[in-house]
Amino acid sequence: MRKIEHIGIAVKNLEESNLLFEKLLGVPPYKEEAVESEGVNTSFFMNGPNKIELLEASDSNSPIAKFIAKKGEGIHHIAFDVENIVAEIARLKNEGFTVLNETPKKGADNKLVAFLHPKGTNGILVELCQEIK
Ligand SMILES: CC[C@@H](C(=O)O)C(=O)SCCNC(=O)CCNC(=O)[C@H](O)C(C)(C)COP(=O)(O)OP(=O)(O)OC[C@H]1O[C@@H](n2cnc3c(N)ncnc32)[C@H](O)[C@@H]1OP(=O)(O)O
Ligand SMILES: [Co+2]
Repeated sequence: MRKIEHIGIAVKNLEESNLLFEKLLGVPPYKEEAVESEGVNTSFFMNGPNKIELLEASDSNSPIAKFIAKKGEGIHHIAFDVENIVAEIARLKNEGFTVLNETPKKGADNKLVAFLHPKGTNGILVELCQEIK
């Protein structure tokens, strides 16, 4: 784990939250991207060296729709940048964490991603991200 890659925030309405975060951070999102396989529409903001990902559900089966129905809007996951996601998945499995997808999948913003179950990480959904070169 090299650094925090982004913080994911679940929102009900991406357009409204883009305006809110633009007011908060003083910059517009640098990118919007739909990731159909995850059932999400996303936008990304930079704050200094740090990245924030806003996620809106694009269908009712989306993890974001379920999360908002249970807990409301708010921090949904913390993503860590890794150099080699396959090696990191193997290391974390060996340490006893529950990896939700053992085969990395395509995420947003040019990343391969994998998730750890929040039940094994003090209630925090952890995402691993490896940049696709
Ligand atoms: C845009 C792509 C990518 C990127 O490039 O950055 C993303 O960020 S995609 C983000 C959306 N995708 C995911 O979240 C995929 C991983 N998540 C999952 O596989 C599931 O959401 C889950 C974590 C396995 C939960 O699914 P499920 O068991 O079907 O949902 P429940 O609602 O029944 O939840 C069970 C249990 O877990 C708690 N929970 C769920 N989500 C979270 C969360 N984000 N943070 C903390 N806890 C979470 C939920 O509250 C339930 O707890 P209990 O009620 O105590 O049982
Ligand atoms: Co994410």
